[in-house]
Amino acid sequence: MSSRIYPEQVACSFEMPPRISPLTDACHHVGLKTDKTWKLEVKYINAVKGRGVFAIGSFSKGDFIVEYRGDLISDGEAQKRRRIYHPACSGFLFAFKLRGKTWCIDASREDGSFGRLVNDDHRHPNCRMKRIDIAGSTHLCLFALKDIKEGEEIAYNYGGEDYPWRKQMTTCEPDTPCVSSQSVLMSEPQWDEAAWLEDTGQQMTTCEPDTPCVSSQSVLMSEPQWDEAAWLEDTGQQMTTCEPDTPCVSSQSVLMSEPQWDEAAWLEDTGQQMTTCEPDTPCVSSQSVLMSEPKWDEAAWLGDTGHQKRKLLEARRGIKSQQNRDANCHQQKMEHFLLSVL
Ligand SMILES: C[S@@+](CC[C@H](N)C(=O)[O-])C[C@H]1O[C@@H](n2cnc3c(N)ncnc32)[C@H](O)[C@@H]1O
Repeated sequence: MSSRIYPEQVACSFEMPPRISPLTDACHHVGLKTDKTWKLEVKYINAVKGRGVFAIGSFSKGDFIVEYRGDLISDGEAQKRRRIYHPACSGFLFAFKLRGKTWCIDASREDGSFGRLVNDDHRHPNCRMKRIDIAGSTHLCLFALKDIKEGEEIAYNYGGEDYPWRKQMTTCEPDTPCVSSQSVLMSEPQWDEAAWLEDTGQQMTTCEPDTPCVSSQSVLMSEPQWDEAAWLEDTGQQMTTCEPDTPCVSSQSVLMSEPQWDEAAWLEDTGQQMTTCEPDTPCVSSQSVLMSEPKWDEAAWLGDTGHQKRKLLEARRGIKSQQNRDANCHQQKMEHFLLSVL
């Protein structure tokens, strides 16, 4: 017995599921504390830049990319940490303003998350940082400014103008001595924090209260006193896709409850991220550096007279200096912890 398959039936069975909105997608990943590991990878780039995050799948303009995950702390606490952190760790303090008050996400802990490893590109960023609020907690998330192809490095504009790496070439090209992170530190300009914080751009996106989007223990634990009224009065753009009683973490219910979203409006939002990330050296774990180091072609190495050897020495130097920075970073954190206990 054979049954005829009508063309429209075939078409129906291949119907694409509706695309979930970027914000719903962000809520989902923020809630579960997950990264898109099937679409992103962390790679070691060079001794100056350290690691970076790369697309291993394509993204469309507007897509949620990754959360800049860390502890939400007050500005006072951030200043305190900045004073005692090794400069390499201070590079992970991302400050932003909310109704005239400065807050900070401290992502200095090597927690394996990807957002903290996204590098700066002020000329051709393919992402932008947006602040989103989920059930009263603030999160920073990156969204694609344009279509991103497989292989591209994920990057956003850190803001400001004075980062040392913007002034100098990263010269890790073959046959060129790689600029050491030491010289980056030496050439660091004075940082005009006040001017930077006066930047007026703001981002706010809200997932409704009562939405069980967040299970972020660390954020809740370290969160400063939260001015709920001020927060709700914030005039920033509100994009709500996590409806009350809708568990954002289930993609099924997200799809069912999803409202229409306006991609153009979302991307045209004029706000800017506020950051006081110090222009420092990367705090890189030697473990991940070793893991992400490219494979060496032993045969080529043996046959090569100079180029491979130079590259290997540069990589070794990079790993060594990062190991030192890592050790410093760890020691600084221990001291910080002991001070807070005493
Ligand atoms: C949030 S971390 C980014 C991850 C970092 N690359 C790592 O390996 O840990 C910020 C630090 O990365 C480095 N960085 C970011 N963007 C860079 C760029 N375009 N060129 C050189 N270094 C950069 C700076 O050292 C900065 O302090």
